Amino acid sequence: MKIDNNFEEFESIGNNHIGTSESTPLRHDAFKLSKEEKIDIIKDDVRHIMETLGLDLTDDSLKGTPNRVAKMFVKEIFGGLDPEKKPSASTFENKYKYGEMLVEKNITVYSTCEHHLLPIVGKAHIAYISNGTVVGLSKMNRIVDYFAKRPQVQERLTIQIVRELQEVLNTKDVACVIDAKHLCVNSRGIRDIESSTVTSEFGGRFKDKATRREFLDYIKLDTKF
Ligand SMILES: Nc1nc2c(ncn2[C@@H]2O[C@H](COP(=O)(O)OP(=O)(O)OP(=O)(O)O)[C@@H](O)[C@H]2O)c(=O)[nH]1
Ligand SMILES: [Zn+2]
Repeated sequence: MKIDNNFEEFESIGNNHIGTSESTPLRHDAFKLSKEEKIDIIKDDVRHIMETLGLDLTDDSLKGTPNRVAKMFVKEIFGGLDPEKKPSASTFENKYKYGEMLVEKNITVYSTCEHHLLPIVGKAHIAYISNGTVVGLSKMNRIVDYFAKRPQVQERLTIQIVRELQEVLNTKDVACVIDAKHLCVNSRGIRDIESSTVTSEFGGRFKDKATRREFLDYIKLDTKF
């Protein structure tokens, strides 16, 4: 059985899947499990990994690790797999008739690479041009955080943020640039500590060269991590 994570609005850009294919039967139907049940199951899985690595689970410092990791997965770093955690973005009428682009820059991104389950750390920069609706500034940071708290690839994260804001603001005129470090590149494998990854999605008027240029000039990618 294949279970998508009920993010049908993102069908065309790839969902965050739970389960993979007909040929990979799931041990659990994730959507029928409570948070506590998930934590119990993951706790056992982490304990098995640690035992297989030869770690002493009676050690004071290690005995709480399976539970800590399980709680961290379910409630923190993968908390964005729970659709109920989706931030409700308060919107307002653009009474001030502000017609220029609004840029929310240097939004901190903490995500997790879905290939290695290692951290992705960086900055997201968002811009939109109001179509009559204005969104609370902090809601943009919250939307970034919600989609970041999943096993991710940076490309999908970038597009999900833009699609969500396009829906909230009822306009195509939304753009997002993310500059982030992948610890799977920086700390293992090729171990290139200097490199970072830049992704972008430009909707509506941000496809125009001048509008895109203005946004990029505001954010001047000198990202400090
Ligand atoms: N496109 C994309 N690739 C990513 C992202 N995060 C990690 N990766 C890459 O996913 C790839 C997985 O490649 P594999 O060859 O299966 O994994 P690996 O053997 O551990 O590869 P190395 O990291 O090169 O050691 C790696 O090249 C990662 O750098 C991402 O957000 N987007
Ligand atoms: Zn990775």
